Amino acid sequence: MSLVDTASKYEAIQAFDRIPIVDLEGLSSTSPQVRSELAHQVRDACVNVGFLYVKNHGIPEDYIQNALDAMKRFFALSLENKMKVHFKTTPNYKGYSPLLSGNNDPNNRGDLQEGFEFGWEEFNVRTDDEKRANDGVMAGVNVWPPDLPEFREAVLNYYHAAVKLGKSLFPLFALALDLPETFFDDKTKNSAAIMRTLHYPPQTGPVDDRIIGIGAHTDWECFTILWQEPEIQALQVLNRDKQWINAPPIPGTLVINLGDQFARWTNDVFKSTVHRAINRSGVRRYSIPLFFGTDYDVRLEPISTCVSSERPPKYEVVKAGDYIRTKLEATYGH
Ligand SMILES: O=C(O)CCC(=O)C(=O)O
Ligand SMILES: [Fe+2]
Repeated sequence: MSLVDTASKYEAIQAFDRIPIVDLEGLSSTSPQVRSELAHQVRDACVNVGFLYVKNHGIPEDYIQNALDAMKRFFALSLENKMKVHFKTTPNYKGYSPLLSGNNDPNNRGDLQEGFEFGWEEFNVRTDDEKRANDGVMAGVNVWPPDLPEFREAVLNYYHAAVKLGKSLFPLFALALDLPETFFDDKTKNSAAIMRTLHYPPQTGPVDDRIIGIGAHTDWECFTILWQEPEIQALQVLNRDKQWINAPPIPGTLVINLGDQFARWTNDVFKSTVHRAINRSGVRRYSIPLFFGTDYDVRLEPISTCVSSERPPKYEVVKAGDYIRTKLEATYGH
């Protein structure tokens, strides 16, 4: 079945009530058959749900644990200390964002989370790295908490492993879109990958429904790789019937969800699905999204396999980086 027909089929049938789990064991395989079977599962999840869990993702457990320990120590610092790396002191929204400083749902009053954001960086920073300087909001210089020297190494280790995973997913998404595996190579050269470490305090007592952990939103990039703390339910995904479906952490998996860059590029064949997080667990919750986008100058023109006479282009063509910049300004620029 053609891609566009698959999309129409799913859009017509009952809304999803669960998020599929895809085993990435075959991701390193060079067998065309293994890769095509894997791409088929990914395609189903992307076209129907826009969310999937992946297991056998290849990120070592101790990288995750070390990053978690380091972020717990960071968020436990005094507010005064964390404010030394406030995002308003940096060019491109890198650094610390306090509770309620972001607002992902314009109907809400702020997101009840605090975060720390950074982008691509080698362990040994080269000061002459022009690529980073020229890459607009996608990159820019990172800042690091001055009083917590081990934080940088711990989170960068996880970041590099997650970026590697993200890069290996692009060929699979290309196959899922009936494109050559290399389609995204020249469009994703500069690792436009932004990571946030997030802390959600527990929400107890009466809940103001206009203040939750992170309000209903779609992500903005191609896809997000999300680690969520085990055993704490917070993330929810909105299906086509407008029902919130829980996306609990599943041991040994990461969540992958698609964002607006992919939705626009694929003419909504790939779904950028609305989601939110509410921490009513009674304890603190931590999560780590890595937002994976394209290079700044990529024009998101509808991919040929995703348009037909029945499915004409839905979106105005924009530059990928401009799209992210507009979203950042709307969410954190107030
Ligand atoms: O913390 C989570 O589970 C979700 C975070 C999220 O959706 C985001 O940062 O875009
Ligand atoms: Fe999100």
